[in-house]
Parts: sequence; structure tokens; C-alpha cells
Amino acid sequence: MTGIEYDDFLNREYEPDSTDLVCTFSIDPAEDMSMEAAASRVASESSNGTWAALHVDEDELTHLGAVACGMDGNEITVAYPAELFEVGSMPQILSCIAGNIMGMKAVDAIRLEDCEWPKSITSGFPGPQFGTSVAREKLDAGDRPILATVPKPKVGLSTDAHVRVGEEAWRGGVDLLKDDENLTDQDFNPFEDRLAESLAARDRVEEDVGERKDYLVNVTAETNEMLERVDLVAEHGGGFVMVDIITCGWSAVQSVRDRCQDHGLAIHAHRAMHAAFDRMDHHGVSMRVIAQISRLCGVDHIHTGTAGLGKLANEDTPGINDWLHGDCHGLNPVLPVASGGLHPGVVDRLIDALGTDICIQAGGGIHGHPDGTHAGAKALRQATDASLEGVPLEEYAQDHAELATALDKWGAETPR
Ligand SMILES: O=C(COP(=O)(O)O)[C@H](O)[C@H](O)COP(=O)(O)O
Ligand SMILES: [Mg+2]
Repeated sequence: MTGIEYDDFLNREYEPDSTDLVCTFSIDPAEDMSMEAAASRVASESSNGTWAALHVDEDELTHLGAVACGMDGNEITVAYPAELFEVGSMPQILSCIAGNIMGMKAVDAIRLEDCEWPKSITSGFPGPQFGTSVAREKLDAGDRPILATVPKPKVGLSTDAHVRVGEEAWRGGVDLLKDDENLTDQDFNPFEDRLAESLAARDRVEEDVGERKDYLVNVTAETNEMLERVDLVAEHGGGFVMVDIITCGWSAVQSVRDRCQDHGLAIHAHRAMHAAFDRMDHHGVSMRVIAQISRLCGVDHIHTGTAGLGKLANEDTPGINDWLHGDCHGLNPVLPVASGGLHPGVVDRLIDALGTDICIQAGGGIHGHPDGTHAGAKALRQATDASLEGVPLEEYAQDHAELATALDKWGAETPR
């Protein structure tokens, strides 16, 4: 028997091995705490320790205890043994690495900034079924960014109006119609009517324009209901579902991912409520980690911001997108979605900042076009084509009237 105390969770000499989950936190220790004291409490509470000294078999301590092993300024590194984690359970992992420690008195603030995921953990998760390949497997976008639009007003349109807006946008050149995060199954626009009528319109447009189109229908609901909605999407011939991944929760996301595998459906992840975790730069869970978790759970698209060119608070969009595109023990890459305040006049800078393996999503930047949705969609497509051809937007606009009108209205401003 040996005693476990906080000091047992601190070892500056420890070198994480390839099976450890290595997490980087930034912490503000409480006034009376040294960095070491705070770091050891973080490692203890997030693995197998508690506030009181315990008397246990030495093996239990060494096998399941996390180790605070790095300290650099206010950043600490904590290594977790893989055996601490249940295979394939994102809720269980988060109850460790982003659980009680978020509210500890030992720290005034703590933020989970980044994780290095070992194969022993990633192999318990499916990862994306399609990821970036949706551009070619489900759509005809080739190597250009996928273009998507969300009808506005975000809720309140009747089913007919919603479908009409979608049809105009598809015909104008966007690939994907998307529901907004708070449109699900309300009386003014019931889920199944909207699904059936939107997909019927999609089929008509595809026939006429000769390009594949699809619909990101928001299936978000209580989990069993959500799975039924996923089945309905497959029955009606849809290729994608959209899920509000934070508000419905990780366990529900895992269930949806399983069901989508049965039907060959791709998952568009909307991140509404993420800012409750990631907006503070000194506390919470970073968007980078939320994106990592989402990839493990198997979403195909995820919103990662606009590199400062849109309406929402800024974050490290290029860094997150690089991670989503990069290798992660063979999991498919995820397609990052840039959304929030985008319009044709910022598309050139967006592609410069984020490359072409992205989805560009615009709501107001299409439907707010002075000549309406069809012209707005054309302008977004023209801005994308111009950027890929390396032609300045103003020059391209000389013989593309819809883009010219959009640039007259919004210029290159980034909205607030
Ligand atoms: O409705 C929109 C965009 O509409 P618009 O194009 O009219 O601004 C999206 O839900 C949010 O912007 C998502 O933001 P994020 O991608 O940051 O989660
Ligand atoms: Mg929205």
C-alpha cells in the first residue's frame, strides 16, 4: 500500500509515450497556488485522484493516474494513460479531460487548448464516413470550394417559401441548401414536408442544370426522434443530414454517426453554442479541441469560422482547418465550413486564407443581394470562379453583373 497525494501527479521528467493522450491546458492558478500545485490538482482530479490523500495499491496509482509533465508559462501538459478511457465513448473521455477540473477552486481559470490523440483512442472511433470527399462523391464541385446557403429569415418561412428560396439558390450555382440551426420541426415549416418538398425541388434542379445538388436538413432533436429523422432523410433520397452537435450532445452525435453509416448519409455539423466553451481565451474548451472531438465522432463537415472575415468572433480558423485536413491515424479528413457574415466581396481573401478544400456558406450574403436570391447565388459562384482563376473580383465583375451589384452593395467589408 502507498499513499496517493497531489505530488504523485506531477513529474517534470516524464516523457509521454505514444499511447498516452496528451492534453495542453492553459491555467490561471488561484492566488495561493503555485503552478506546480495547481497542475498536480488538474492531473489528479481529471484521472483517479481526489482532495484527500488515499491509501491504495501502488499499481492503481501508476496505471491510471495522469501526469502533469510539462510547464511553460501558464501552459501545462498532462499525459493520460489510454487505460483510463473507455473505448469509443466521447462522453467518458470528456468527463475526464474537460470535467470537474473546469470548476476547481485551485484554478481561477482553465482552458483545454489542444489534444494529441493516440491511435489507441482514435481507433475506437469511426471518424468521418466521407469528409472532404463529399465535393466529388456526393456533389460536382471538383476542386473548388463547395458553396452552401441558408435561407433567411432563419425561422418563420413557410415550407413553400423555404423550398422556393432553396430552388433559386441551387439554380444560381450553390451546391447545398442548408437549414438554419434553430429550424427543426416547427408548425410553420414541418420537418417531413420540408424534407420531401426540398428534395423534390433538388431533383428538378439537378435535371435542369446537370449538376448534383443536395440538402442539409436539420435533424436535431431528442436522440430517438433524431434517428427517426435520419431514417426519413434516407427514405426520401437525401444525401446529408445536419446536426447541432453541441446542443444535442456527443452521445447523440455518436448515435447519429452509426445510423448514417447504415444509409450512406454525410453529416454536416453546426456548432451553435460552441462559444459557451470557447469564447473566453483563458477558460473553457478551445474550438480546436471541439473540432478534434467532432472528427473522432465522425462528422463530415464542421463550421470552423471565417479567419476573421465574417460576423462572429475570431479564432484560429487556419490552424483548426490544417488539423482537420491533416493525418490523424488514418481517420478521414473533415471538410471545414466557413460561415457567418460572408458575402461575395470577401471570397477572394477567404480562399487566400483557407484554401479551396472548404465549404463557403452564405445566408444574408446571398439573400440580401439587391436582385434577390438567384442573383445572390450567382454572385457567390462568380466570386469563387474569379478567385480560382486568379482574377481580381472588381475586374471579373466588369462582365458579371450579379457580382458587380454585390460589390456595389457590400464592397469588401467584414460585417459586425
Ligand atoms: O446562419 C448562419 C450564417 O448566416 P449568415 O451567412 O447570414 O451570417 C450560421 O448559422 C452561423 O453564422 C454559424 O456560424 P459559425 O459558422 O461561426 O458557427
Ligand atoms: Mg445560422
